[in-house]
Amino acid sequence: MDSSTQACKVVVRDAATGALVRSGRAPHPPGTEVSPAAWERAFAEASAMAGGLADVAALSVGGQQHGMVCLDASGAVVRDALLWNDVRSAAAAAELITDLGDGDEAAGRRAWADAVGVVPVASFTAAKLRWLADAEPGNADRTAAVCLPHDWLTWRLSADRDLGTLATDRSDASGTAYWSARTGEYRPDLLELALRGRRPDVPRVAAPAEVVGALAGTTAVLGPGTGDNAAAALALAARPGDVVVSIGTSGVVSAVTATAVADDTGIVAGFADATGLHLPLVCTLNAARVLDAAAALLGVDLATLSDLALSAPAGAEGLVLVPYLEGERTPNLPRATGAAHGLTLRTSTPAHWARAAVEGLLCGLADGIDAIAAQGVPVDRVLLVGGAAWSPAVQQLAPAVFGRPVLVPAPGEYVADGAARQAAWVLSGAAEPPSWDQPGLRAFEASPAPAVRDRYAEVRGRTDGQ
Ligand SMILES: Nc1ncnc2c1ncn2[C@@H]1O[C@H](COP(=O)(O)OP(=O)(O)O)[C@@H](O)[C@H]1O
Ligand SMILES: O=C(CO)[C@@H](O)[C@H](O)COP(=O)(O)O
Repeated sequence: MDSSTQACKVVVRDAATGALVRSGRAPHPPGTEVSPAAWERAFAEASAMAGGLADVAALSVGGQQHGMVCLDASGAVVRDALLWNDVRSAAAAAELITDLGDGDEAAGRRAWADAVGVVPVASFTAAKLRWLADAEPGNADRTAAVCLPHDWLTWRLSADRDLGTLATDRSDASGTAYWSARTGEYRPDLLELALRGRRPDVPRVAAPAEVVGALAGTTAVLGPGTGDNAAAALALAARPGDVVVSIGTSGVVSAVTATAVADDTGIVAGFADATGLHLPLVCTLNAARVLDAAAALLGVDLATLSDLALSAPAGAEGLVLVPYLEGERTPNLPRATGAAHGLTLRTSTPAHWARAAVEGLLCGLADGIDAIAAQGVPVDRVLLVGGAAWSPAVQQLAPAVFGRPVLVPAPGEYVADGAARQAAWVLSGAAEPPSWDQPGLRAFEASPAPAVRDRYAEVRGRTDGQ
């Protein structure tokens, strides 16, 4: 299962071969604050669409990372979950940095990067907990355990609902900012710092292919699950040298590495992967929905938006869209709004606007690839996944903006596929994930267009972003 921001997707795959047997999907409610019960309802609907789970022997949950699900002592949800893209915790994140640096921001950044491989931003659970402690102290007092969306779903699907059975995996634990991918240990002091002295229970961090329970009412085993980006890497069997660019609700650039990253600028987050390795990652808040918004603005569907973008000249003759439509996480400008620059009579056309939307989205991701490379991570292959990777304009313009060829796997649900591969791994009890056929890769190449990135950088620099 992939319980991601906009939808729940279920795939049933043959454990030995990986062949797709059935699939289903159901939407999630909009917004950045969601009742976790909605994820369960969407899972029930998606599973029913996939023909039910009666013949399923193992299940794993891939899910949107970060966020905050607070449970009281009886296991009931204390308040609606805050999602990774909810930015009300931005000031709390900034406070946590200076708190750990004894008032010195630079020292705080270094201390967080050294401690847990990440520097707090609004998305991370630690920042959301600090917000909760200050804005809703009663809810913070009632919180007996805190977990993430995928942990909660695995627990709810399990036969054993004791709070002590809550389990997570390295990948999602590394997105809390109170667990270190480098040491494999929680930092209870940082959890306590976030919650101003409170210390709720946190899920046990399971090994990559550990059985964490049984699916309620069945003999099927539950895998530990994983964060959606780690699941996609597992589905693609990403290896060192591969960089996966995902254009879903979030825009993500990530890579599997043997060693942990500790970037005190906070641009590259030092997350863990789903196999025992690491997953340095850059995440933007504005990705596929930039295209959704551009299509809505122009009154066209996504296919027409793509045609329009491809019909305009490279660089949209100077029209640039800095697409911070929901604030931004990378760069860390949570209160930013979008900006357009270069509107003239000539560029005031739907085609220019469509082109600027696609190029603006891709320029932010190109910055992410550069940031990953600057950490010493090799970039041999770039693989493009996520809903907007199905857009012909994205496929054709990405190699020009990124300045390197791009490989696009056949359209599919790679997060759910990664969760399925983990489930098959758990079931097998083997040391390695099963060898499944890999999706066919379509290569896209184009002449690099550095002028597009230069112009974007110039315009981005002119907007203060707030
Ligand atoms: N052909 C397409 N062109 C552009 N965007 C698309 C296309 N198909 C789907 N999308 C967009 O992809 C997004 C969903 O991608 P997905 O990776 O499933 O997101 P998430 O996992 O965050 O829920 C939606 O915003 C949707 O509009
Ligand atoms: O916050 C991050 C990664 O750090 C996001 O990638 C979320 O994990 C949401 O993913 P999608 O719904 O866009 O797949």
